[in-house]
Amino acid sequence: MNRNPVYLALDLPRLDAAEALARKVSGHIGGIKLGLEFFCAHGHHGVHELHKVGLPIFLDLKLHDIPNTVAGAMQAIHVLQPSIVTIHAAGGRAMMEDAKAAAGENCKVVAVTVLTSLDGDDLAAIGVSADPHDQALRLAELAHAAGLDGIVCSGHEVGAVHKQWKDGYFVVPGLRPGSGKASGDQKRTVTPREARDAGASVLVIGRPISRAEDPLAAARAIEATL
Ligand SMILES: O=c1ccn([C@@H]2O[C@H](COP(=O)(O)O)[C@@H](O)[C@H]2O)c(=O)[nH]1
Repeated sequence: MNRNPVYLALDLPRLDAAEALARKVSGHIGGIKLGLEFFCAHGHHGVHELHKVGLPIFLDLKLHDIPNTVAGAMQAIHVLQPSIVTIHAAGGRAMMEDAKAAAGENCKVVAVTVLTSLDGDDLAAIGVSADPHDQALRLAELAHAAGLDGIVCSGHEVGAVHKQWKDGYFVVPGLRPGSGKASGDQKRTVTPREARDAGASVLVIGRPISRAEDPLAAARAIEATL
């Protein structure tokens, strides 16, 4: 049976609450995603604690700096044994190549293309004339050429990227389980099922579970749609 593709984004300020939530839904998710909020607050200690839940750990650190600095950061997190780490494709090809070379053996390195919180107007405001779809495809091509395992993109682009990069590993956040669900700061959303059908390898889901009245029921309901 295929592993559950859902990684729960634990964007919570308290370590005990994050661990309790992960344990509660652990039977209905495939992994745990720890991002900037968690890592800045709890660092290596927090990651070691969450490993105790017994699920793969995805470190969504979105590294973006000069190649030497990013390679050093990758080496510094080997000890945490992450299954996936994110870097930014906009850091350029040399940065991506050096990050991949510095990653541990069992760690997938994936590049963020266009954040799911951005739309075409946001890209124009930072001087990018391409729309999110074309920009995501362009950065996916660069990440592929740099030897990365895959990319992060929205569910709107994953189908097109999958056609060009058949064996890529595709992480899709910005997921909202049904129409009428609050999208918050996310601008390019699809349902978990739509993302899966379009070729997503990993479905990143945070608030639809963590802020649900009943997180266990929410995780179960999402699992049932997949
Ligand atoms: O383009 C991106 C890249 C990463 N994320 C991260 O995914 C989760 C989404 O959380 P929700 O609560 O389900 O919106 C969050 O940790 C982001 O940092 C993303 O949303 N978009």
